Amino acid sequence: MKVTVVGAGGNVGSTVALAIAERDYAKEVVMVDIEKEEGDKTFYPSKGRALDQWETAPILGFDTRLVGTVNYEDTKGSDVCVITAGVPRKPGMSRDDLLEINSNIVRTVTEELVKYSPDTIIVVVSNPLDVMTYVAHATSGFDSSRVMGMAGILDTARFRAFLAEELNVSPKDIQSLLMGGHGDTMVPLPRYTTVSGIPVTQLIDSDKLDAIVDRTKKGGGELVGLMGTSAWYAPGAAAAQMVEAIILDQNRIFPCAVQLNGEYGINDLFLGVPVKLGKGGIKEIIEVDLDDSETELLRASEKAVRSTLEDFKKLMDK
Ligand SMILES: NC(=O)C1=CN([C@@H]2O[C@H](COP(=O)(O)OP(=O)(O)OC[C@H]3O[C@@H](n4cnc5c(N)ncnc54)[C@H](O)[C@@H]3O)[C@@H](O)[C@H]2O)C=CC1
Ligand SMILES: O=C([O-])CC(=O)C(=O)O
Repeated sequence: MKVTVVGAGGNVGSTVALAIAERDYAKEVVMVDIEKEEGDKTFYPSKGRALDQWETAPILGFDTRLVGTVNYEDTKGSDVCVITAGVPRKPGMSRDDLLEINSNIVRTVTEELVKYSPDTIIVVVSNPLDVMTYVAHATSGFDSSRVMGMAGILDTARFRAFLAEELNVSPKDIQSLLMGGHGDTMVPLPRYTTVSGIPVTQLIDSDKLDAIVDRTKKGGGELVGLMGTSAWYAPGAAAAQMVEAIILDQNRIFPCAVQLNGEYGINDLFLGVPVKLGKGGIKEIIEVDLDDSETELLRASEKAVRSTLEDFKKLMDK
């Protein structure tokens, strides 16, 4: 099995690549990035990171070959391609501020990927996530089962980590669901969150739960504020988990950004909902019951993503 990660000279991409390699199920992970000119010197971040990571193989004990390149021919025949290419936000910016620059990058990268891997499955990570997934899908011409965005696994991981800390329990025992766009309007769902089957609403008072929900929604921004750039360890691990589910045909149920065709009453939009992920990509979109307040929050999130999509379409018309 062959996986390509584009943007892998950067933080999220190189983390995805190593997380995949460490699990040792793929034959090869191809790490693509651009060359960087500095003064009279040219640097090759994807080649450097791939070499450094390959040198961990004897220590960490994996066989997956990590290969860095600036040439898309090396990606030929990839089973899954992950797009992390683009610019991360800085303090004071929203993810939507990256729309113009990243949509151009995601479009170019997708064109190159599908040229060499027409049967691949694409996992988008670049922000603003829901609209970048739309862009990759529109550019690829692929069936929507083969193009998806990573956000929900990361956002639920943050929710689960905060809950584990508050309740002093293992994060492994917390299961959770979250829907909507990957922005501050995302919709964590406490009603669908349990600690080993026990509804979290029975274990934590509502004020504390509300504060954790709020922290989750702003989780990306919290890290930007701490680091001056956005997160990569949890995002990289989350994208790698999607790749693994697809390649090993695990039928995992994850929240992912996928194209909705009437599910949840939403059409023609990529938005986070629970799906079954395995061989071939998205096998099923799962529709869960939402109460009135959850539906209202999902509608607000839909509206926010639609507004960014409209901004993208206006940019295209320029
Ligand atoms: N969906 C999610 O939950 C998350 C999304 N992100 C997004 O992922 C993206 C990457 O973030 P980081 O890795 O932190 O940034 P980074 O700056 O460390 O890495 C991005 C890499 O993309 C490369 N790149 C730019 N244009 C390219 C092109 N045309 N072809 C190939 N490579 C290209 C850059 O050279 C750079 O190495 C950002 O847009 C960020 O907002 C980050 C974290 C979570
Ligand atoms: O916050 C950002 O810009 C990066 C991201 O999407 C996240 O960490 O959730």
